[in-house]
Amino acid sequence: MLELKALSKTYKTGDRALTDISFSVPAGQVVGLIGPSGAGKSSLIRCINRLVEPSSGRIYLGETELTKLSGRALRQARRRIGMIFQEYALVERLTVMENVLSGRLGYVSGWRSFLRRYPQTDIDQAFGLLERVGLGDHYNKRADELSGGQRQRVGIARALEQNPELLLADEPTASLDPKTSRQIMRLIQGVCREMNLPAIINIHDVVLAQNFADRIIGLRAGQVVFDGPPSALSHKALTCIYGAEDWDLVQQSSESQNDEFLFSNAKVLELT
Ligand SMILES: Nc1ncnc2c1ncn2[C@@H]1O[C@H](COP(=O)(O)OP(=O)(O)OP(=O)(O)O)[C@@H](O)[C@H]1O
Repeated sequence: MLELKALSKTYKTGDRALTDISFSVPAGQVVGLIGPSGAGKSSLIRCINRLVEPSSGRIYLGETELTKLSGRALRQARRRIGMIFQEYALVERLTVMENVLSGRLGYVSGWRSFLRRYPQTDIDQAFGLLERVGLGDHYNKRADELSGGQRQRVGIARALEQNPELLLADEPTASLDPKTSRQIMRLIQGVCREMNLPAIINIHDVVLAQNFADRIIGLRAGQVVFDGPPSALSHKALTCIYGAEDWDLVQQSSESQNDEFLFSNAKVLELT
């Protein structure tokens, strides 16, 4: 369970990115975080893992107040948060297995991490996760031999190898084609359900968010202007989040990708 209480962020430049954000995400719930460019989505994700320092407010992961932590305690708490990145953030010259095992680096002792030697239980878990993300046969390939979709699967397996209590994803499908994007979102949704993991996914594609999130949070100018199930994301709500002009663009670009959808009732056709 993740809980944000009155979280605000103003950068040193004076840019106010987040204002008084409060919500909680229970175990197993996948939240699609949407909003126009500059709305504060990345700032919110980064405040949660403290890559960006919140200006005020509190963040709890389970019983732990993340906003209180520093140094070693903060590093330990970060291990409990799995991150999935737009550009995958893999070590290209390492194998798929080594990349997944790097999710354990925060847990193994100094000499083991220097030599990249991992306990057998970590290796067994990594094999299991690679099977789960559909890459069981690819464990010995170098990361730079994989397609974008396969790389993101490695990114997901690496995040899960941490045994996280929370998943944060920063535009995980932005570099992928529409079909692969749906596969990746389906995978993230599936593993969160299986592992009872809460997740927040910063995502530009509204249709994908509607299809694969349990709940949508819409940000506009650093404030939550929508919080509800995908079915409640009406045209009016979307206009409130994006503004009419931007919303038209979103709809057009989705249509041009031949995604069949009906927004009126938030009824979205499942695509393969
Ligand atoms: N490092 C920074 N220093 C100063 N201002 C920043 C910084 N990062 C973000 N901002 C500002 O904070 C606000 C929110 O930006 P943020 O990147 O969080 O939005 P976003 O919704 O993730 O946008 P996008 O979808 O384009 O990535 C913007 O006004 C932005 O200019």
